[in-house]
Amino acid sequence: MLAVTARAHTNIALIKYWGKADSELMLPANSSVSMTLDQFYTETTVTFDADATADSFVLDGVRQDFLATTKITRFLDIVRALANTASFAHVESVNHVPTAAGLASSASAFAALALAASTAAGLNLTQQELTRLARRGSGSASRSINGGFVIWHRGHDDASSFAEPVQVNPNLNLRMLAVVLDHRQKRVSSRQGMAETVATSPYFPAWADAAEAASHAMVRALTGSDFAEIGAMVERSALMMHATTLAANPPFTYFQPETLATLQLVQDMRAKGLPVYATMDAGPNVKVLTTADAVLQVQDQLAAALNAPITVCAPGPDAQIIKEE
Ligand SMILES: O=C(O)C[C@@](O)(CF)CCOP(=O)(O)OP(=O)(O)O
Repeated sequence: MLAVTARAHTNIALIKYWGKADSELMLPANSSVSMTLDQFYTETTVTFDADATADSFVLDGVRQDFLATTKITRFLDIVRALANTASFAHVESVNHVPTAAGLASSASAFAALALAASTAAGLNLTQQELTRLARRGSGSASRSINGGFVIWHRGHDDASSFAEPVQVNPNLNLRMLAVVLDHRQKRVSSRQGMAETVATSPYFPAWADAAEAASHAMVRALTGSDFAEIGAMVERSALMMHATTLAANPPFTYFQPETLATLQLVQDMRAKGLPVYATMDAGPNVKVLTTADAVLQVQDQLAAALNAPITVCAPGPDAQIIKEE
């Protein structure tokens, strides 16, 4: 039995994915652009076993229950169909992603699973095919197959909704700081939050149109040298995404008091001349975009003001196979 281990890094969206056009195929309502992070990743080992009578799933050393394993089985069913095999598999995954920072490990987890499972099943998928497979596990996982900066195309069907790396001016030297807050907020999952927004928020159609245009503007901006233009688009995309939830019915928000306090802190730091912009996902935590030249000063000021450990992330690598045995 071939055991294949893959490592994939998580990513933070610069232009957010928020809302599905098709929840079966996980097709997004808009394109999105992200930065893969070098500090946080998932390692997943998949072993197909002809003698196994069901899939098994161990996460961070703990055997997972039926519900969690079913999510993996649904994903492995896609791989089995592609590989024309009926064998069940043993899946072992370790997340090196602090959930307290509001970093969704589902992106790195399904990207690592897509690469490990397809390889263990004897498939030799292209990068683009891997992004489409990862997308079936979690939309943002499509963006963790490639390192660096990535666009996930909205597309209109399974074949056209793939992710690919985008060219970035190397002199931009972007860095993303993750604020690892101690307490963990009960978070409405991205999947649930975006479903409610799509179904009930009158702001959603405007969001989808604006985010589609912003994704293409971001790809152009990343080839340039205007950090302020990039940062302003990043902060605006996050705030526009969160604005849609305030108009959902019933309204909801991921913001907590410390979210707004941190957002204000970042804007105050910017007003004093630091190159810093904020972004938020489906949780209360704030991530901060800056440049390599300013990162140590920004990290010190954020850590002092927030009294929280800050992780500095540079652009991360492609997902890769790290062991086959
Ligand atoms: O990452 C972004 O673009 C923005 C978000 O993180 C939210 F802020 C969405 C991530 O959604 P995901 O977890 O991929 O949902 P799934 O497709 O239902 O699994």
